Amino acid sequence: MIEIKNISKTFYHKKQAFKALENVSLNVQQADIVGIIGLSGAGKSTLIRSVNLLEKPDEGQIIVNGTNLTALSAKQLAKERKRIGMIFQHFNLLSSRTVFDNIALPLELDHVSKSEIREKVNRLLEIVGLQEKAHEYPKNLSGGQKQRVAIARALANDPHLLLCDEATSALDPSTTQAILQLLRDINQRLGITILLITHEMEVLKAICNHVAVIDKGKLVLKGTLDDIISNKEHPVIKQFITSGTMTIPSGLSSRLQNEPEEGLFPIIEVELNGNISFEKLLTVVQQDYNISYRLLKAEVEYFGGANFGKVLLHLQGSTEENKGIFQFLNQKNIQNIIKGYA
Ligand SMILES: Nc1ncnc2c1ncn2[C@@H]1O[C@H](COP(=O)(O)OP(=O)(O)OP(=O)(O)O)[C@@H](O)[C@H]1O
Repeated sequence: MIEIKNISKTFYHKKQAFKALENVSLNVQQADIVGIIGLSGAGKSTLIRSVNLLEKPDEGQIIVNGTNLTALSAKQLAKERKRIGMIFQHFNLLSSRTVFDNIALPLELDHVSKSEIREKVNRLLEIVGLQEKAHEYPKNLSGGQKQRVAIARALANDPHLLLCDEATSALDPSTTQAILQLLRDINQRLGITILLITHEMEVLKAICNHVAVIDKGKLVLKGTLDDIISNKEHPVIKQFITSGTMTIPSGLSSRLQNEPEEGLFPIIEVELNGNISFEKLLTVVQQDYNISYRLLKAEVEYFGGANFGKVLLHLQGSTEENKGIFQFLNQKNIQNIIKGYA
């Protein structure tokens, strides 16, 4: 179990003080997977780096399995740190070392015998599915393979905790899913607790049992994904669940006008926020208001019993008819923006 107790951290830059963490407390149970979310600059990396004291908090305590890391000598801390693995967005592999030697590095530093290293690294290669790549160099690997090497290296010292700082942000969606599957397997097979930072809803949905929300250096919410989603009016959560950008298809965007004109129709972006389902929205437009439309794009997710996401519609009704729809959306508190007319 990890107890983060009342930690604070202030950075000083050009004589300016900046409070990156303020009195943050968070308990994480053994074998839990906790996702940390928040806007850019909220303090997520500072928090996760505080757990293994890569960033030393000014105040507060980090207690991992009963040991208060903040009270240890440098030597004792180095020993405890070995049981905390960490992986990063850009993998941080040594380019001059093969896959095998990258994974072996923490064991070499620990003066483990050559035969033990061979046995252990081969086992780790098997866990991450990279036996065939043992003698390749990182430059010959895909992003997903590099992250697998980084995960194997992080597991070399049998950690009880794995910290993941945006570990899948540099990967494409299918590789992301494969890496998440691997992290889930590791969590289940080895009972390793995982603390991860993410800006992707997919990651939370795929593997996290709990979510912690950081805002301006403070922990503002912690709960299950459903608990978090039910706070959908919170600005951080709102942005998180509707963060996709809607691009207008190029054929239309090239002739998009800012002002209405005879013969042009509005393109509207509607934010589904749990107040209306995707199907209901389309039914209202077509049947209740009798307006035809073209569905240009939909990024819709279903969780916590409701739809979230964004929809881009090119309405085809008259100005009067379209007005009815805007009134309906506004009455229902459903955010909508006219992106232009085409
Ligand atoms: N070493 C440092 N010196 C000065 N300021 C820092 C330092 N590290 C972080 N900060 C500041 O502390 C704040 C929190 O940074 P942090 O990297 O923890 O945010 P984050 O939530 O991880 O952001 P992002 O999602 O953009 O990575 C930011 O305003 C950042 O500029």
